[in-house]
Parts: sequence; structure tokens; C-alpha cells
Amino acid sequence: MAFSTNGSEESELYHAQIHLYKHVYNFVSSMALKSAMELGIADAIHNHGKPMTLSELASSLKLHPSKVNILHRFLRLLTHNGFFAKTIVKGKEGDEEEEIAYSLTPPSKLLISGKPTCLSSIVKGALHPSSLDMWSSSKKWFNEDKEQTLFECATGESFWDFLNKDSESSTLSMFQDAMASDSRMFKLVLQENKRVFEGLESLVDVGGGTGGVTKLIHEIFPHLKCTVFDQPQVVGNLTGNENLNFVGGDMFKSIPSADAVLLKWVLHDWNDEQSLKILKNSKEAISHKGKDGKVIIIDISIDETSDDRGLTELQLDYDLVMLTMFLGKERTKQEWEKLIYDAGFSSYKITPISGFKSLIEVYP
Ligand SMILES: C[S@@+](CC[C@H](N)C(=O)[O-])C[C@H]1O[C@@H](n2cnc3c(N)ncnc32)[C@H](O)[C@@H]1O
Repeated sequence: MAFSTNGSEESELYHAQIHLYKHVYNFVSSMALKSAMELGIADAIHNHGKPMTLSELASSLKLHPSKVNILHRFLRLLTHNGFFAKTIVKGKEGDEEEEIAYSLTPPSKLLISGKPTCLSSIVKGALHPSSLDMWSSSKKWFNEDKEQTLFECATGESFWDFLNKDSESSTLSMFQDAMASDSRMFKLVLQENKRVFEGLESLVDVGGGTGGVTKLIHEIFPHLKCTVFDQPQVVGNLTGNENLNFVGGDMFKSIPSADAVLLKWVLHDWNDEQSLKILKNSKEAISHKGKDGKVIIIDISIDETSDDRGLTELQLDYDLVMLTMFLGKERTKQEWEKLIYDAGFSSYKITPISGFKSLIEVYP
């Protein structure tokens, strides 16, 4: 919201109040979206095959009859926020009254379960009580002389320890699902940016998790020799095939040699000093290729000058998520440039992808 400098004092005050309230109550929109995801509204409309009236939706979701009106009010907010669209349909036979029916929009189609583009686990993970509760400790965190995340300050353990303490835990699989669902969206990015991988004979996906992204690359480039490199406890039990292999190790020590190193959603977990180390090890890993090797980074490049304020807000939100959960950071173009040149690379090229992230090709 832009504040006018020539308006009356009262109108400026009202605008300020609206601005503040809007930011205070932003969480209600987030939580209404989470409720819609938990109720399975998108699945119900998708399975119905055509727009659904309120009563059809309530009955399909098996809601208590007393909650039909409540559902209407949730849908009103979610429709206003772009998650559903309203159409007018004729009432049942003999009933002259027209009714409102709800259909899916592109954002709510991302909540249809079982689809490769389903992002429900991102909603679940980002709005999990453990991700929200820590914010109550932010004042304590600011006043402590300890290098720890807000998550650790609030819970007494790092997010990684929290996830790993019970390998069977639903929280761990929720996090892995969230990572995997984000990676599945990567297929579109790959198809649009095939040229980035053309001509390469080998690639190592550093911090590649259980190989979701590498498998997508392998599908499109079956002759490319791909290595998923991650911590031994992540890749230890995984088996690949002739051109897809899993290697356990520590990227801070050394990275297996390849024509290209992929770092997707990795450097934003780490501070500049740690990221510099990873980039230097990546440079070493591609050194046999001379000037033809490359490092491919996929991360956010914050653009505070963008006309799209919503997009910049999302990038800045992500920065605070990385800070509070991992002491990591999202970087501006200038910060990427400094990091890349400090690591000894000679040039780079940034291409915006999938709306809010960037693909950064880095050359020795
Ligand atoms: C945010 S996840 C990104 C996963 C994957 N690149 C993606 O886009 O879905 C970061 C990954 O880095 C891995 N990782 C953390 N420390 C590592 C280390 N020292 N060496 C290798 N991998 C590491 C984690 O296990 C995790 O799989």
C-alpha cells in the first residue's frame, strides 16, 4: 500500500490502520488455506468434475450440517484470495433458484493430491505448529549472544535434530515430501531450460537429497552420467542404475568430479563463509573440464526494485524462513556476484525461472 503525502492527517491515519491490520491478519488467509487443504476441498471439486455448490461440497466433505454456513465463509475469503472461482448454476429440477457453485483456479489446482504438481506438503510443512510456534521466542533470540537459529532458541534443538531424532517420524517424511513436491515442479523448469544441460557428459547434484531432481534430469537426458551427492545417512541405502548413482559424503570436504555441479536449494541454507567453501569445492569438482565446466545454482535472487511487490515480499519471506530455521539467507544479485567472484569464478548468468527463483550458471 502506498501512503499519500498530500492526504489529510485522518485519511493517512486510516490508511496506516488498514495497512497494519492487513499485516496482522495475514495469518488468517494462510490458515484458511491450510484448512482448505486439510479438508480436501480441491480434491472434492476435482473429483466431482464440475463446479460444486456449497451443499454438494459440504456433503462430499462429510461436514456436520451445522458447519455448512461456516464453509461458505471460508470459501468467501479463499475465493477473494484467488483460490476458487464462483459460477452461477441452475438449482435442482423444479427449483427455480439459482445457486453459486465453486470451481478450481490455477493456485487451488496445486492442492489436488496425487498430481506431480501437488504442493499440499509445502502448505503442511510451512504452516506446521513447529514452524509457527518458534516466532514467540523472537525477542529472546534477539537478546541472546548465541549463534543459533530462532528454531533452536525456541525448542532447544536444531531443526535438523528435530527432524532426525525419529527417522520414522511423520515430521521427517512431511519435510521430505515438501522438498520432493517442490522438486517435481522443477520438471517444467528443465523442459524450458534444456540448453543449460545440453553438451554435458556428467553432472553431480550436490545436496541432491533422495534424488528427486536428478531423476527428472535423468529422464530427459538418459545418457548424462548423474551422481546424487548427499550426506551418507540420506543416500546410504539408495541404489541407482548405470547412469544414476548415489554417493554419500560431505560437501564441505570435497565434491565428486563432474562436468557440472548442480546446487539446487542448497546455498540458501548456509551463510556466506560456508557457501564460499561449497562453491570453491564445486570449482575443484569441475576443474578437469577447464573453461567448459559449470556450476548451476538454483535459488532465489532477491529483487527489491521489482514492480511486483508481492513477488519481492515472497522472496523476503523466504529469506526470514532460511534465517530463522537454518541461519541461511536468500541473496540479492549483488550478493550472488560477490560470492561467485570471491570463490574464483570468472563469469555468471542469471535467468529468472518458475516465477520467484533464478537459475544461475557460473563459469570458471
Ligand atoms: C534444502 S535440501 C535440498 C534438496 C534438493 N537439492 C532439492 O532441491 O530438493 C538440502 C540438502 O543438503 C543436504 N546436505 C546438508 N549438509 C550436507 C553436507 N555436508 N554434504 C552433503 N549434503 C548435505 C541435506 O541432506 C539436504 O538433502
